[in-house]
Amino acid sequence: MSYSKETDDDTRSTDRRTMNYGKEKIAVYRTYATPLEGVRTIPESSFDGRDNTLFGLDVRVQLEGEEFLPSFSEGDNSMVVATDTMKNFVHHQIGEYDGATVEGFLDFVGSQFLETYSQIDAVKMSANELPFDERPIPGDEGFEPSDLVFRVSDNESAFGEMYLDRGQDGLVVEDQTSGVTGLELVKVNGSSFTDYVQDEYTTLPEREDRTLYISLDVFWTYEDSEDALGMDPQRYVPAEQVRDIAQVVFHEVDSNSIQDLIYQIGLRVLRRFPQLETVSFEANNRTWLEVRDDIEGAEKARVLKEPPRPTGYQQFSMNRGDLDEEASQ
Ligand SMILES: O=c1[nH]c(=O)c2[nH]c(=O)[nH]c2[nH]1
Repeated sequence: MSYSKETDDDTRSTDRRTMNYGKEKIAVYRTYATPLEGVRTIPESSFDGRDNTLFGLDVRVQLEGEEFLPSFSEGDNSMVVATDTMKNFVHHQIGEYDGATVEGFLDFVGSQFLETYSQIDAVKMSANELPFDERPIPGDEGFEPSDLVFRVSDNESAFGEMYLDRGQDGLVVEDQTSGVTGLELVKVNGSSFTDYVQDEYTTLPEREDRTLYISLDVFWTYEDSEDALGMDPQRYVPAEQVRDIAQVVFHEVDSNSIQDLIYQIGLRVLRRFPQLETVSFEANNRTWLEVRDDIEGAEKARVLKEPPRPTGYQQFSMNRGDLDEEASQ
């Protein structure tokens, strides 16, 4: 076999695909941030806002700019904003942010980077919320959430990403993603996995009723990225409501696969939030294995154990066209 040597301009040009640098895992906490109020409620969720008494984020900064080239090619740091400085910048700006959402903060701090350092052409900011749970304390009318003590949470959390650059007439949001990551849900019965390909390699027994354990990340984009910021709370999609939709659909739908389940969740999310353009999923199958189902006097009861590796996964993205297709069926 012979390989022709590519000599066209593309391979020689310095229009490189990748040149950026930044800081990640910037943990930052803000007490008494602006509460999120006035969000639209949906039938699947009791979520109608959050106090933001404790607002924690794990932030990633990524800077792009042609003026950073000499730092790579000549060891010239004269344009380099130290990644340590980026961390300090994020720490400072969370104190200046007067909004109530992860995406709003990322947009704010990204804009501040572009306004402060002219050598930056574009900035990608992302963050995972570091969540805390309210704790009930006895009050005059039963238990009520403490406004002082919070439990560090190991549960799912909100995600946001904003990609900003300089347009003709000011800063532009080129790309935006919101999400909720790290959902872990178990359904004890009412899920099946049957009718898949059976051949000489297949050993998995068909299950009419399995205990389904999934981990799930859900991501979404808005038709108008302004809506992601939360300035108009009626048009903002809270991660908590998407989480609750996933739970409710899981409860309601007797799915024959995780593929089937996430499609149903996606349809419901798109239906509830017309302001969204896309919704996408990354699911993992963590279903336990059955050890026993012969427990006396308890027909549905089973003993289960952890599955061994490897792990199955599903990735799927949907847009409003999927909703139209479903409606026409
Ligand atoms: O929901 C599932 N989808 C699959 O594709 C699959 N494959 C498998 O082994 N178990 C499962 N479960």
